[in-house]
Amino acid sequence: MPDYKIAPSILAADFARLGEEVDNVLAAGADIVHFDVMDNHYVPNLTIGPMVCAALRKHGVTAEIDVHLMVSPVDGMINDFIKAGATYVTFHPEATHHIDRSLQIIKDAGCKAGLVFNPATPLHHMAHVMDKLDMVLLMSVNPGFGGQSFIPHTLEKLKEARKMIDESGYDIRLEVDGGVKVDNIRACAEAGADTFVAGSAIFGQPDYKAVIDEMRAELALVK
Ligand SMILES: O=C(CO)[C@H](O)[C@H](O)COP(=O)(O)O
Ligand SMILES: [Co+2]
Repeated sequence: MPDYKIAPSILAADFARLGEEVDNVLAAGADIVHFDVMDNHYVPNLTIGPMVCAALRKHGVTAEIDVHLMVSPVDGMINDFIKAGATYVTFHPEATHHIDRSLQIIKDAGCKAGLVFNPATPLHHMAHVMDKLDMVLLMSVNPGFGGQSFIPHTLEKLKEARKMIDESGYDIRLEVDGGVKVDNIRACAEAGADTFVAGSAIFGQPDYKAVIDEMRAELALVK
């Protein structure tokens, strides 16, 4: 079985109690903290920045933090997030003029790097930079908001991305983000995803462990 990882999106957490929420979801069995950064420019919403990432590290969070940048421009934010304790920094190819350069800035700082593909963004943007990628993230909703419905076409795109990753020979995680729930996580895994972002599906329920356990039970059934 692949090394499946569940990455709750703190976009759906109670921001007034963020440290406690992250502690609780990790204690419930989550693997990675998914950290959505929105700038009211690249996407029509405004969320959290590097100070909040640093505050989580200061609070004692040692788990991997997967910083999903929905900002433009990209380059000026990268080092701030790396200094703040990011494990992964991922960005959208449309949000930067020079994809290779933005990836190289992340790699030069010793951080893991990833590209994020919106539902209508073709995967060819990664073709010539696969050696610099640790993560490929496919959006299964249009970015900007939590709580949206999963776009079914993502399953075909996950298969295409899985093929590109396997053929490249590089060790690249394939993450899916948006509307991921107990009832579609298995289909995402069968299409090739190994890392699953879920915001409202987890934080929208009172018992985080019950949801994460149900997700893992679905993943155990993957063919
Ligand atoms: O990047 C995002 C939105 O742009 C979020 O990570 C995503 O929407 C997660 O929330 P949910 O699981 O509720 O869809
Ligand atoms: Co996200």
